[in-house]
Amino acid sequence: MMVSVSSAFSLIAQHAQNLQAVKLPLKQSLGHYLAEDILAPISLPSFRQSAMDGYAIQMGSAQSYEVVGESKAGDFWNFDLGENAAVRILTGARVPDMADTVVVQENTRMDGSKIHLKRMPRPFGNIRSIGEQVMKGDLVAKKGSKVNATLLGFLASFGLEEVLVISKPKITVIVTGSELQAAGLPLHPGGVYECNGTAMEAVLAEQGFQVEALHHVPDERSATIEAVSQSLGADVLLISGGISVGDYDFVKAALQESGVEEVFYQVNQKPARPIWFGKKGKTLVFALPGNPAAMATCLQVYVLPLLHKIASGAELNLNLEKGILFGEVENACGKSRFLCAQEKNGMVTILEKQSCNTLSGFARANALVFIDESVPGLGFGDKVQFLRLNSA
Ligand SMILES: Nc1nc2c(c(=O)[nH]1)N[C@H]1C(S)=C(S)[C@@H](COP(=O)(O)OP(=O)(O)OC[C@H]3O[C@@H](n4cnc5c(N)ncnc54)[C@H](O)[C@@H]3O)O[C@H]1N2
Ligand code: MOO
Repeated sequence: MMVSVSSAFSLIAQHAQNLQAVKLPLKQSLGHYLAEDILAPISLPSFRQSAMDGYAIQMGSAQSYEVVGESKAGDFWNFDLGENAAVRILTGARVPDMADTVVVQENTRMDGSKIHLKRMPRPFGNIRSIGEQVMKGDLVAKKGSKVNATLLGFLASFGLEEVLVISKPKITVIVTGSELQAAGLPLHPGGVYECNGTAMEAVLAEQGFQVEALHHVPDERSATIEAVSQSLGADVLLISGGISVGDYDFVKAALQESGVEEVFYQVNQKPARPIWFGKKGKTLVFALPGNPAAMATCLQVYVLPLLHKIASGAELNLNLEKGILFGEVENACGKSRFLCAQEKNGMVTILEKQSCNTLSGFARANALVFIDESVPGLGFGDKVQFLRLNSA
């Protein structure tokens, strides 16, 4: 069943279930999405804390104070401070309960065991009060937030050891093609260096997703069936090539034989018309066309949004941006188009010489223009929609 780009998108959304929540050590939660609101388990700061190196005093009219003790970061002494007493205090240390002001060291003069104020301090100055930043019980991170490096550091400041996050998908990749060669040996006649598996792994890694297993199979029916059936434990199975109608394209047959239910096959788009999407149990399967730019298009347009959706709990979202077209493009074929482009300051230029059988367009692009099947063409200055590439 051939579908439009928007139907393909809604069908994927219908079948994409969020992954399970799991407790992870905080350090391993980077890049995951929170599966619960996080409330502050303690206040920050959790005690009255000096912001400067200096002297803690009870502010009055006195000019001189007797230094009666010391409080450094990590100490938890309290001091009975009379009117003319001061405590030597260091940044981060507990301020004695009776003190209401910390005088900065530079504004004092030491004379034996006494300090003299060079000028009157600001009352209540240089003391961080309990919960000044965050009160115990405050919402510090919302369910659905991505744990980026800074949030992770912030959560560490509450002493959190574990957080409840949504799992990352287990991804398996199968790369088909008897003509494909690994790097390292000269190309044999008719051979092609493998790039789709390598590109997929890199694009996914850039977006925080890891490929757990990558299998290479020749264009043989039994090998394809075996690889597919062995890979159906994954959350997401991505297959490259072998999905067209040629005599050596066995992927569709292998998927059928392995009991994967087809959701759609073929999208009214260029490139990447022969894309297949289906499901068996919890495993979502994409068979992507082998032409490298067709594969890369499907990866950006369908696979990445799906992975982000199931790993975040958010809606399936293509995040199209709007720009102004610097050039012209015809779309007489009645298909939706994806075209490699360069976007700068909102101006979008479609790249020349882009072919679906190399990644040369993607290597030069920072945007992928989307033209809907209903749009017959666009001219200079027209609004154009695009997907930002390499934005991780
Ligand atoms: N009669 C028809 N022929 C084709 C149609 C069609 O509708 N009717 N669709 C064309 C389109 S569009 C595409 S895209 C391709 C998709 O074909 P496959 O998915 O079966 O891909 P392959 O035949 O396996 O490979 C196509 C091309 O890409 C090269 N390739 C494949 N995998 C890799 C890889 N991992 N690294 C580098 N290069 C790769 C492969 O060598 C071929 O040149 O079908 C059209 N035909
Ligand atoms: O999907 Mo294809 O040949 O248009 O790359």
